[in-house]
Amino acid sequence: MAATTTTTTTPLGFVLPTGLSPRRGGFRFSLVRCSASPLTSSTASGTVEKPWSSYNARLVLEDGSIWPAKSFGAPGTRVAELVFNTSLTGYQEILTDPSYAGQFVLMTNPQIGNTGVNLDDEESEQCFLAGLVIRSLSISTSNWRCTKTLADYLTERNLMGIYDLDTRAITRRLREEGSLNGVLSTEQTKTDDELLQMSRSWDIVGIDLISDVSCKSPYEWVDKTDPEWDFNTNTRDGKSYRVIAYDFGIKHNILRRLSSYGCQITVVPSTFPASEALKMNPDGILFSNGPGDPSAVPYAVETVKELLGKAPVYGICMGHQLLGQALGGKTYKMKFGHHGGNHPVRNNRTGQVEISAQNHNYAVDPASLPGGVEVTHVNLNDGSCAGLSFPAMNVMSLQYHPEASPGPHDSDNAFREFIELMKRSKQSS
Ligand SMILES: NC(=O)CC[C@H](N)C(=O)O
Repeated sequence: MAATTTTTTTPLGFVLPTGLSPRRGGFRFSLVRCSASPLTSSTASGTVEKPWSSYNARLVLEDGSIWPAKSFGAPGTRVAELVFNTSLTGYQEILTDPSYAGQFVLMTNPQIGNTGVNLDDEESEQCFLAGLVIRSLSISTSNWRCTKTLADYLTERNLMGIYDLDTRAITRRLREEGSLNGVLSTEQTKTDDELLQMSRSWDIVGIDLISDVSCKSPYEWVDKTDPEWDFNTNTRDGKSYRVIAYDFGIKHNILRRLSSYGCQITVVPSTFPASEALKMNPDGILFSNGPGDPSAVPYAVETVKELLGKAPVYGICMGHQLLGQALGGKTYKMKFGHHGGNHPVRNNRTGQVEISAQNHNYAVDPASLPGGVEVTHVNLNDGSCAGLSFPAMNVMSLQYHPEASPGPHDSDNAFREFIELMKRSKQSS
């Protein structure tokens, strides 16, 4: 699809917008329908075939591009921020990762759905993301753990999914322009202009998305990683540690890994008072992953501040970003973030490189951090901060996902490091 800047009627019969001003300046694209193939062709009899007549959905991006697609999930109209994920597998974990609230996820892997879905790969009770965008929906579903097709799963969970659009072209656009807001719709009564306006009048920045996904009351977590799937078991010391896990949108696999390492876990809501947490006399506190803008949740940063120095703490992704702020640093929005299972990270202390699973659109600015806070890990793709430590207060955090669900397990040792931190702190008290 070639980009066009004309503002008249296109050869496809599409009327380009007049008087629409982009939410952010500088878009190179006007409202234009994008497709990999010509949309009409004449037959010998003179009738016009309409190959797009089976297209019953549209993705309209805030840059004015329109992507006709086919729906394979719930009908409706949703606005969200579009991000791309480069993981080859793990779409079910992605669908149930609460950190994707407020986002559409576009999978760059062209074929999705071939393993269906199963009962064990859920990362939370619900699908929190706004919709799934894929190139091709597998025509067959085949896996020994499969209990349902992806399409049935999405429909049951009232989640939108679209396929048969040029996901490579959209990914290139996101890489060039940065993250884009968009509207996904199956409603034919809504005009393209309406959907475009919707995408331009919405913003994920500055919104607290944590309160929608966090649990409402504390609960105990006991499940471990299934022994058949577990690895790295020889590093366990057989001791038990009492951990409070702040749920900012926690993934089950973080809890499973902590449990497998011997932690007795109480999961608490994002608004749980620090004073109550301390009354439970924890050996350590975990701040979980979670959706949205970390600078939009000052109440969570306050809680983290109150807990600093009182027990060893471990932050993962959103938890890392909250810790960064609690230590005096700032977060910023990245151009298009990191979402995938193949990000190289250097551990500055050992010099070793881990291939990691990542999912974030914000990062901690290392220049904003006070003295004594050490950047322990660096993302080798762009040099951004991927891990922090503040030994004086027994703080460790990672911007990425040691629980790696989906993803490679190179970083699993971070859970052992948290155990060591708790152990040392216990011995010295
Ligand atoms: N996985 C997460 O915790 C995401 C953190 C944060 N919402 C971001 O996008 O950067």
